[in-house]
Amino acid sequence: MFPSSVRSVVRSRALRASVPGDGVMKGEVDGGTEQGDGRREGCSGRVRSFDEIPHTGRNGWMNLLHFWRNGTFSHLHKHMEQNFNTIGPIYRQYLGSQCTVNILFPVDIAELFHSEGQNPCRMTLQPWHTHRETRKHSKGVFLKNGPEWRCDRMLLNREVMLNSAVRRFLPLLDEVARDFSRVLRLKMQTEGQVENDTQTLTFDPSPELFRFTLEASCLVLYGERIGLFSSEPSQESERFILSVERMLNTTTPLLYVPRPLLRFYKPLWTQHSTAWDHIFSHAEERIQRVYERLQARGGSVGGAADGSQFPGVLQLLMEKGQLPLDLIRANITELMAGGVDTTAVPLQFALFELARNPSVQECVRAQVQSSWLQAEGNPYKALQGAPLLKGTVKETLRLYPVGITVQRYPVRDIVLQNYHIPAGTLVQVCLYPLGRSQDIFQDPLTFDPGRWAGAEAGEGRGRNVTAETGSGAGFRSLAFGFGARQCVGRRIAENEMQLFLLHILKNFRLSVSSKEELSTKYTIILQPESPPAITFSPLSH
Ligand code: HEM
Repeated sequence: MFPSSVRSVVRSRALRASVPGDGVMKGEVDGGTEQGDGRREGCSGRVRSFDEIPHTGRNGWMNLLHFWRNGTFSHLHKHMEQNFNTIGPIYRQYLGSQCTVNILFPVDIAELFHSEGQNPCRMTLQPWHTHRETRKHSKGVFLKNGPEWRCDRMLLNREVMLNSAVRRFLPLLDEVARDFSRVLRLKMQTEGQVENDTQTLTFDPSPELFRFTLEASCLVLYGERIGLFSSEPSQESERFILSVERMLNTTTPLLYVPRPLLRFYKPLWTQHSTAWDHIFSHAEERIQRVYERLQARGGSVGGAADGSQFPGVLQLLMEKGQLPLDLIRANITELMAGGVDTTAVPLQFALFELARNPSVQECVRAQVQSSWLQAEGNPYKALQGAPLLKGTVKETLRLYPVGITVQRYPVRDIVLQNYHIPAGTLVQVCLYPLGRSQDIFQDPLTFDPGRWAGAEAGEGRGRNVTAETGSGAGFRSLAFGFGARQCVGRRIAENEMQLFLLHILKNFRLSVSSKEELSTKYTIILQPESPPAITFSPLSH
């Protein structure tokens, strides 16, 4: 049984719950409102033991077998949602030898956040680790833990997370987003069809979206345009996109295979490691180029420091020389691999949701147009004046979180839903069911970017906002994770997506032929089972 002094500390922490975003390392938890909810049971009763937490039934190996045999790994997010509906707001799940405690209520997430410690840890992606170890490559922030992680992470934060950094790379993202819309207009002229005297274009934009995010990532990370919007994009870039997809697709089936058994999965493992090899060599070539650029300049400091064009994160890291080259390579590779699909896929969902909700689309467009006029071409001001764009991104990620869970190992014993969770337990915040829970969001299946209006001030339109928890910020919009370990590419992704949508909405009206829900599949990231076709119609300027 838990000592009562610990219990009261835990309870008061849980109620305090709201954590203002006070800087990147201390942990920014974005927007939303802390919930009190009717389903939180028995706070005043006995704290129940870990073994009393309800679980999904089968043992871990049977569970794994079940998923394998039925090919249902790709519906893991749906299983989680179903489990919360039938079991309750906390449950244990075993997969292989791995036990996780799954939660979704903001009050519990707040408690988890308070116990994540100085150097928060996530679940290990074993196939990624194994590739690094076999190839003797270093690990970047994604795979590192402990003080080593913190040290690298602080250096990266400076280049990609701080406001000053964002303001420097924002014009680059704007340039790529504008180009995308311009090229789409040209494509419409050559490939579109005429409907009611208007030229329209209906197609699955997903390949173009991958090119957009790769072009944008290369410009911000390497300071290089790679010409992906040309009629003949380079084969090397196409291969890079394919490698990232292959690496992601092969990760889930390999995730729970114990390392000694990998040899039984040889073809899958070969595909996985070859994909990683290619992703690494892509970064290696860029490092070589930047090195040559710096040599030619005699190592002098480039654009960023003197206020001219941002030279790319890679060059900044190399110039500053605070990270050894092998760690620069590892981190830049992770940033590249982490950034392309994770941003392209939610853009597919965002276009789809705007297209099937025409009145929402008009509302966001009206704000974008007026903000753009006032901002006189300044992308930073334009985004500031169009909060519905940010709401659109949040709303998309609420319904379709790229990563369906965020994991942490609490560094001290905690109490969740009145169950004792020992330090070191793997606890998963299940984002997909969280975003669709009626206990947390009003009309959860409605796509409503306006629900986040005022969220930063703690006025988000959540359900069950109680006097107990007040209107503090936090723990409902968690697609980028939370705290010190949240996504390091968050600022790049958010701004890239908002600027993309800004230029699309300025230039095109979007529609879809069917307003049916999209079915989704999970392949380490959540994506549409089959990508939807979108109709683009031009708007006159
Ligand atoms: C919509 C786009 C994206 C989403 C939803 C997303 C989501 C996430 C999540 C949930 C995590 C784990 C956070 C945690 O444990 O608290 C993460 C980590 C990470 N992401 Fe992203 N991400 C996105 C885009 C990007 C981009 C554009 C990059 C690179 C430029 C990137 C690079 C990384 C890296 C390197 C980590 C590991 C950070 C660490 O452990 O310190 N992500 N991301």
